Amino acid sequence: MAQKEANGNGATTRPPPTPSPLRFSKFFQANMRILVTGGAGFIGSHLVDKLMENEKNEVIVADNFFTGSKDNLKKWIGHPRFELIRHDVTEPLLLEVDQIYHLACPASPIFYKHNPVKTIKTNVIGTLNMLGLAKRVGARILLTSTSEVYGDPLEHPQTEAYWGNVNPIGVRSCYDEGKRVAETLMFDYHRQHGIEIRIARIFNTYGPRMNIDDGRVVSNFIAQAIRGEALTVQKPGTQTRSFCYVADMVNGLMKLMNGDNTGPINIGNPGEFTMLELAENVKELINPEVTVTMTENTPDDPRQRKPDITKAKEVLDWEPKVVLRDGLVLMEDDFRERLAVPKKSKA
Ligand SMILES: NC(=O)c1ccc[n+]([C@@H]2O[C@H](COP(=O)([O-])OP(=O)(O)OC[C@H]3O[C@@H](n4cnc5c(N)ncnc54)[C@H](O)[C@@H]3O)[C@@H](O)[C@H]2O)c1
Ligand SMILES: O=c1ccn([C@@H]2O[C@H](COP(=O)(O)OP(=O)(O)O[C@H]3OC[C@@H](O)[C@H](O)[C@H]3O)[C@@H](O)[C@H]2O)c(=O)[nH]1
Repeated sequence: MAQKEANGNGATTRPPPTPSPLRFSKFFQANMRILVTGGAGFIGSHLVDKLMENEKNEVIVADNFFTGSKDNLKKWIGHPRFELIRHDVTEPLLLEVDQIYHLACPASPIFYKHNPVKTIKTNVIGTLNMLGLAKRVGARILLTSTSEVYGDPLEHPQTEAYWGNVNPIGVRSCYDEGKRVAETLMFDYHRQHGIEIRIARIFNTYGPRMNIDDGRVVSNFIAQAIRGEALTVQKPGTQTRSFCYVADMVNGLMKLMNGDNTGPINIGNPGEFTMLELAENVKELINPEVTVTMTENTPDDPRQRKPDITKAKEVLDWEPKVVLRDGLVLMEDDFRERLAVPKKSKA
């Protein structure tokens, strides 16, 4: 009898497909073979670091390097338990694996708007290909969905029961609707084929290894402060976000994958800040001499965003540990090293 997964969506699931017979071979090394799509990216490379700490894990990264970099994985290339494949998930992938962390998708709005048709293909066809792989080999699959599925939320803070307020034809729809379709596909494969699914709704995440010029607010402000440039607050400046440090995020993703709840589950830090407050924090912590300048925003920018993480606390026994002011300092050290701009010695 298949272990019924707690998904709270009232769906009766068929038994999961039979996994590879190798899984139960008595001579089979007790290695968990884990595929991380998008593993050369910001969150993915930190996830790989954590997965590789367990000597029972073999990790395969599939990435097309659209926004990721081999540099993020340099310490693992050549390691006997690690493989890196240049692969675009919009093409099928045939691998024998036990778990799939499906992170492949550009996360920065600048990048996901750069080629919106490719972004929605990645979210729809890419997720279909990964679900097809999971079905073929009986793997458990986790999707990194996003708080953007709530759109410009009319409920605040956002719980997983909120269906969202999303523009279906806007410049962000390739990502917002793409991720919503990806979630739909995950649940349809779960109900129709018994696939073991996990869905994380990730809220704004920051930390070392973010692309310095990928246009996201935390990376922009820190790079600007270090370079002595004005902090570019996009109007109205009173819009809010809630920022989760990447190490907390990775811990949450692994708890979700290794637990028995399908999700969707919000993973984020409920600490909510306006962009002006964030700018003031960066100014105070990194460079009090910089100025703040107001710049134009882009269409459909959500006015508020804050996760209700009750479900993550109760179901995953997870909550974030790193507060923004501490996380910003850790990120500053990484950016200073990469920009080769040392801290000024205190006079
Ligand atoms: N960072 C955040 O604040 C945040 C918030 C919500 C959701 N997420 C989600 O988490 C995941 C990782 O985000 P991130 O911040 O690490 O972004 P990122 O852009 O740093 O990483 C994405 C990775 O996916 C790869 N990729 C993109 N398209 C691909 C394709 N078609 N085939 C193969 N690889 C492809 C990129 O090269 C990159 O390595 C994404 O799915 C993103 O939507 C991130
Ligand atoms: O330089 C900047 C950049 C951005 N902003 C503002 O900061 C806020 C956050 O913008 P970001 O581009 O960092 O990120 P967003 O909140 O739009 O998306 C982010 O969270 C949801 C995830 O799914 C996305 O992958 C992630 O990038 C927006 O209100 C934006 O207008 C600035 O004020 N200044």
